[in-house]
Amino acid sequence: MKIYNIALIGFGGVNRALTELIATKNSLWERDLGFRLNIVAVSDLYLGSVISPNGLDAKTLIEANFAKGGFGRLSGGSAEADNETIIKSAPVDIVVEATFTNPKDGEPAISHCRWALKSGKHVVTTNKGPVAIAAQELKALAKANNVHFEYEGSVMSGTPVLRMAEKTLSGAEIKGFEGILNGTSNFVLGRMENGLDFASAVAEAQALGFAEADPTADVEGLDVRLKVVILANELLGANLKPEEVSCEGISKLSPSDIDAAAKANSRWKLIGSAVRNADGTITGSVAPKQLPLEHPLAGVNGATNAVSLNTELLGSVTVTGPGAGRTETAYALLSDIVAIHNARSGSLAKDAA
Ligand SMILES: NC(=O)c1ccc[n+]([C@@H]2O[C@H](COP(=O)([O-])OP(=O)(O)OC[C@H]3O[C@@H](n4cnc5c(N)ncnc54)[C@H](O)[C@@H]3O)[C@@H](O)[C@H]2O)c1
Ligand SMILES: N[C@@H](CCO)C(=O)O
Repeated sequence: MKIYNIALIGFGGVNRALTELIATKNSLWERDLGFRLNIVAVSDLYLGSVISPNGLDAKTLIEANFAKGGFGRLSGGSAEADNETIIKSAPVDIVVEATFTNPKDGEPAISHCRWALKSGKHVVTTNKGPVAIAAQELKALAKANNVHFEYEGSVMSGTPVLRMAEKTLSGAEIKGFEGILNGTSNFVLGRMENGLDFASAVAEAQALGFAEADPTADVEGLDVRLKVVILANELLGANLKPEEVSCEGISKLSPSDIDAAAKANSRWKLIGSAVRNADGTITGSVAPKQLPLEHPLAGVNGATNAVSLNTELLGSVTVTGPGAGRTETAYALLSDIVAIHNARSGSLAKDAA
């Protein structure tokens, strides 16, 4: 049985949810997946950092109500978040990057990934910045250091779309996609349809753990723009940068726009899409669209996301599932670790034989 030592970078909603899963499910994973996870280091801007080579107790990490700089009180702890030392020096196999997504330049998360990969550590991340802005560089670094860079949770949280398309749609010729790719804005639009004001709906999404640290990224379309770039680059072989994707969010939609759509048997949805043009170029966009109720994406509600992949050989293939949420996103990290474990242990190769 394998034990993976891991470092958590960022100890917010997602990495706490992963810690809770570790506290409750390690024995199940040992039986069903063939590995256990052992948290050896944690670093968080607010709490500080801590390294314990034998492992930290996951239950204690969750239950202790640490104040600002609280990791400083632990053995091996410091009140400062020394990410660089933790990532480069902690004796871990996998660095779990779940700090905030910076839609402008992807930092400091890109540096976190770079340090880990250069140190010969696998990276699993739910952070969209490094994937949308620096995937090529980080994949090359992973390859050069014989480790994995995995990021299923960067699009649609734990709902499989990137790996599903890579593993099961090879040769189907994906020509484009359109989807609802932000849980917060979809949740907000739904709450506004029920009469709630915009600010209260955003506050609810924050409380439920769907929203970004700065929810402007959700409601102004910046988060979807990163996801459009990731999907276009991964599934269509594009080389898009975020600034090349046109972007409009939902913040200008007023209650009367929402009412008018309902009276016209339609609904506003924030749609992210990309298409391969006749000349081979790829165009991406993010914009609110008024969809008739019978449109397949019109019935996707709350923090649920959906993406319809337009393929040459299969027609339209739609994937629907949670697009945000702490545990749902922690599951994406687990699925990345399972992918690493299977690749390293050769179990996929055995399954295929
Ligand atoms: N919550 C979701 O539903 C969801 C879904 C998919 C992807 N994501 C992504 O996962 C990541 C984590 O999301 P979350 O909901 O846990 O966010 P969060 O805001 O709850 O937690 C982020 C944590 O990172 C810490 N942090 C910020 N900058 C840091 C730095 N430089 N060094 C160390 N720690 C730092 C913060 O103190 C905070 O505790 C984000 O990038 C987010 O975009 C979240
Ligand atoms: N804030 C994002 C999290 C998932 O990336 C959302 O609401 O969809």
